[in-house]
Amino acid sequence: FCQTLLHTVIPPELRFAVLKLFQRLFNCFSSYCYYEITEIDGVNTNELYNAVQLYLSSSASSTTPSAAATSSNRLSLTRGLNSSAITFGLANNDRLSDVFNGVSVVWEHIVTPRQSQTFSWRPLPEEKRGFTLRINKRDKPQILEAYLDFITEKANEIRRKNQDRLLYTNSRGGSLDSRGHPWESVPFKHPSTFDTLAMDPAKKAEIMSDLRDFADGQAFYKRTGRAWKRGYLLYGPPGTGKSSMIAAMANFLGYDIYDLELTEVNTNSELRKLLMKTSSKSIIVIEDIDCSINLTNRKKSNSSGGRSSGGAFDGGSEMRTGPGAPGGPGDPENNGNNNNSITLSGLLNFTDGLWSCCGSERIFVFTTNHIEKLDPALLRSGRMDMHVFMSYCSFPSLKILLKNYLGYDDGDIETEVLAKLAEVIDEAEMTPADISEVLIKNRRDNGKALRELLEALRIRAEKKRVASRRRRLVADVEEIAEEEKRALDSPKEVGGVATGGGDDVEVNYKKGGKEGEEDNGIN
Ligand SMILES: Nc1ncnc2c1ncn2[C@@H]1O[C@H](COP(=O)(O)OP(=O)(O)OP(=O)(O)O)[C@@H](O)[C@H]1O
Ligand SMILES: [Mg+2]
Repeated sequence: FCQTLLHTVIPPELRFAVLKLFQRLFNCFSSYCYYEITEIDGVNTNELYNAVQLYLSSSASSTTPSAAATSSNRLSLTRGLNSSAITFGLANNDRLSDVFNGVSVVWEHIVTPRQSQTFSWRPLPEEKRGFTLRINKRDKPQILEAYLDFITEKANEIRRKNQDRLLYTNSRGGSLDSRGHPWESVPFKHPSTFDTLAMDPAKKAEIMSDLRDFADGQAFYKRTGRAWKRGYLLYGPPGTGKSSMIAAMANFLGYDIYDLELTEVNTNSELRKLLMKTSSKSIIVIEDIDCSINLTNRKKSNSSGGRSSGGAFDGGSEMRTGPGAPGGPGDPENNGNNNNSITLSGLLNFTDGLWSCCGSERIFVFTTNHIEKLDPALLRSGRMDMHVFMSYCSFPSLKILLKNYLGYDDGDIETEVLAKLAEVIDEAEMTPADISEVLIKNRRDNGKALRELLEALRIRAEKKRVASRRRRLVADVEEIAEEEKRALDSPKEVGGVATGGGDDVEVNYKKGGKEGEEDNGIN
């Protein structure tokens, strides 16, 4: 009505001024203030718009009566390509009320056609979208800032929950994609969780609580001046669940995974660049660390008087026991230009040095089948915060696998069968992967699966027994041979007096009058 009046009564050149005047008058008498949050801020996307949209969509879709926002009757639904989550949205020009700290506010989603295409480096959408927030003037000082912070935080949380996790890899080598990104990603859909992971329940609970403390520990890390990161070293025989544990960690915390292929990284600075391009709330994984890098080459670069390109790490004395890979690409004996290659020092800098703190809330996980091959520098305390041994399948782990694969709960299996399984499980030293295979093969017939499993465990236990007997025999034979050798090499007694070594031995021995077999032996 006002607009029609404006158009008919007021001449066009005065309309704008009169409109402004009306607005001022209205603002004076209105008890509300209004905030517009537009989708595009100049030419950039307004992050706050996205956050508000996400926040309101979650409130709008909520079916619980206690939801903060009053649901609207009309919602738009969207689902991204390859995404498993559906996003609800406010339909155009719809309203929604929300309550924050006891204060009511109203949101309105306003969509208007863009009138003229303004100059821009990139094409702008045809519609102008924005949210208008209406707050009572007297409430504004108390809630505005806190409310917007709350919305931003909530939106991040929703984004993490809804978004499929991503698995990144640097398998392209050092090349970058069209956006200058060194990582390639695929949706991460590994179903492993701590529930399905077969391991000692106490150890599992300890790891879960450690992860929880880490994720909730922002204030602690800030207070203590520590970088908000944590390192786990998972070690154990193949097939004991190290990779499954990483997937379970990612699913538990809702983090992305960066699977770092060290063999694809050529220099320390490349490694640093990769690190800089990882996001917070992520797990950076280096699998089979003992195979990925020749960890002795820092010693080479240090001892040659130079410093490796990432060499801000402390002295090199502890590097002497590294595994080395004779003849391998990083072998110091083999390769004279190691200054260009990735070094242990660079790797330690990556996890530990100043660069490791770009971004925050990051977990480093290294896995290995041979912990004894790792350099002490990697193992020393404080470097990897937690060392987790993934062992052969124990009885509690077996129960978890039986539940996963055959649906058996506590009490479902006869006590005698359980006792027989318990009797051989430790001796058999079968990995959860081996046991899973037996159970998968026979999963259609639970009885058969248990029989086959027991049989497999017994055969394996018997083999272990035979192998250990053979080892003992070989050890005994070796010991006897060693004793014999010692007896022959030791100084011989002449008339009850031991003589020195060297030539005298032979002389004295012969003089000592010992004859026969031993004489032959010495000759
Ligand atoms: N502890 C476990 N709990 C449940 N399943 C397991 C466990 N360990 C192994 N498995 C099963 O065995 C398969 C192989 O396990 P996984 O790849 O996690 O072993 P790994 O320790 O990483 O082996 P590798 O050292 O060879 O990399 C998985 O697909 C999983 O189904
Ligand atoms: Mg693995």
